[in-house]
Amino acid sequence: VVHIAAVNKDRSFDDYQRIYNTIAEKIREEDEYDGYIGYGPILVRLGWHSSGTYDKNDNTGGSYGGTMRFKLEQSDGANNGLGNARAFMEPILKEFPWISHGDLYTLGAVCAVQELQGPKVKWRPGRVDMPEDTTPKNGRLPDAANGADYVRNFYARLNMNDREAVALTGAHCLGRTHLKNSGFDGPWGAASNSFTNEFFVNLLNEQWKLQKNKAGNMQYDSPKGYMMLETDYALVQDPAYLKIVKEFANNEGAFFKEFASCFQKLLENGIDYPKDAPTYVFKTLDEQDL
Ligand code: HEM
Ligand SMILES: Nc1c(Br)cnc2ccccc12
Repeated sequence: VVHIAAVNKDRSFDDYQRIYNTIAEKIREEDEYDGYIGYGPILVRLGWHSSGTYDKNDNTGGSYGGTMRFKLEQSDGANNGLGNARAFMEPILKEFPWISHGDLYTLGAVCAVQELQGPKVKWRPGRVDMPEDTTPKNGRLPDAANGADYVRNFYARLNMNDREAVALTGAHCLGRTHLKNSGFDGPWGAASNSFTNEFFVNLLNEQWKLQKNKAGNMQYDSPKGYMMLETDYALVQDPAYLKIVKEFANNEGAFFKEFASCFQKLLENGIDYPKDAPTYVFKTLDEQDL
């Protein structure tokens, strides 16, 4: 499968910055969502799950076709709860009908990372909505009840190495698990809406106890009320991953640099960009004094 980015000469940086600002202002406005966590974390998850179906072996899946808009993909249990993120995006699609779903879902994730004080993430337009029959089969998104070998294998399919895998999982500094979505519970402590290296600091500094939660699923809980998935905890069980976790826990800049590059790579997996395709770095609302 080949997906060529469509270079739309009628649209400029300002058009996309306007969509970025509309999303960013809506995140700021609707701050009460999910116990005042806000929509930032779930918008990051929407962009990630739109892209996480990619398979480097046949170049299928990924963000290009915007197939997350179809009910087949939405019915994958791993996507439970993302309807709230799609509902958030509905009015944006009405106001800007010229943007593809793939571009909007990935732009929303980049906007959320940046507005939650994370690193600047480069973004390129050009994804083209594909028909329903191009939707990848369910089952490509990861399952949390696994260890390091599974995690390494899963990320290899997305063409991500150990450093990229650890950096991407660092997005679990944001938001929380919801029993009704995934069968995992918490963290009740610091379910945060700031993009930091806290996930790695918590992994190393908290006492973790593997226990069955009230849905009967295994998860790691800490005295402070934090939680980790088994796939999170795998990052300190595997020596190669542990080394990178320590680096990122002690150097937030190194984490930000790696996250910025592999998040862009994740959102662009499977797409061929012509050499005249533009690359955008959006300004935050703060940088525009908005
Ligand atoms: C092995 C890989 C991964 C697994 C098994 C996994 C699993 C999960 C699970 C079970 C949840 C809770 C969903 C809910 O109950 O609402 C979650 C939430 C989340 N995940 Fe992951 N995840 C993985 C990788 C990633 C990556 C690569 C990113 C982004 C770069 C990411 C970003 C998020 C965010 C932001 C949330 C919070 C969403 C919210 O607060 O509504 N995750 N993840
Ligand atoms: N905040 C989180 C922490 Br802290 C640890 N793991 C997670 C997994 C999914 C979503 C959020 C978290």
